[in-house]
Amino acid sequence: MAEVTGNLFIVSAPSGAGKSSLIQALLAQHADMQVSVSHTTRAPRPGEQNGVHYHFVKVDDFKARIAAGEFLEWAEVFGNYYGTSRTTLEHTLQQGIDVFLDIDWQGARQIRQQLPDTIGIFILPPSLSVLQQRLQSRGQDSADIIAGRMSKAQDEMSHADEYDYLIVNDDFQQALLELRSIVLCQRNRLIRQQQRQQDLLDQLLAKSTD
Ligand SMILES: Nc1nc2c(ncn2[C@@H]2O[C@H](COP(=O)(O)OP(=O)(O)O)[C@@H](O)[C@H]2O)c(=O)[nH]1
Ligand SMILES: Nc1ncnc2c1ncn2[C@@H]1O[C@H](COP(=O)(O)OP(=O)(O)O)[C@@H](O)[C@H]1O
Repeated sequence: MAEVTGNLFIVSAPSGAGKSSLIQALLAQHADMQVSVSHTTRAPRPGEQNGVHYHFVKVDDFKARIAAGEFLEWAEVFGNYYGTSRTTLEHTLQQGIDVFLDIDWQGARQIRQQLPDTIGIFILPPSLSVLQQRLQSRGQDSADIIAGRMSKAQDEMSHADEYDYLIVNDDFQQALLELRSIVLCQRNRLIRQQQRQQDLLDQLLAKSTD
């Protein structure tokens, strides 16, 4: 049987809609999937660990990595830089591991241009007031930072139609079920597609050596 590469899933949402919680809950059920750890110039929140939640770097370091072509995509979000390491991602996908990118719409566009088979999932909050409550109850950002994120929420949501799937994260377990269904269906479909292509290639090669 042919080796298959991992599938790439992009998950975007306005800050506080629940994308990180949903991805972590899904990964807790599927040890064979991973989330890509981005580089960022944002300061760590209490409890965030370098190399686990993000690779926290200084602005000069981030800019040097851009110049070196290290990022498959990068963007400025809420006044900080965020980027996805090209080699780490490629290496993980080559091992057949499915990977989630928790990135914004700007990064999603850059990835789609380079890897058109990527599956895009957009998470919506049930309302803006619920979004604000979630940012407040997360208890990790100051009032100023929450206001900044709320002011960008509608802009992020205006790009929801660029994604393949939309999930409204109202009831968490329901949203998790929807995310899991999408991911497992896409995974099976792409595995079958890759296997068909490889089988076809094997047949052609066998004929050419007859
Ligand atoms: N383009 C891009 N966006 C990223 C990356 N990593 C995180 N982001 C996005 O940056 C935004 C802010 O992330 P973060 O500071 O962790 O705040 P949170 O979304 O409120 O938890 C979110 O929309 C993330 O999806 C990345 O590597 N590239
Ligand atoms: N369906 C939900 N109902 C209630 N609270 C939720 C739900 N989904 C996420 N949360 C909470 O909302 C806050 C923001 O979620 P988080 O995953 O950090 O969002 P994001 O990664 O999109 O910024 C967290 O405190 C999380 O526990």
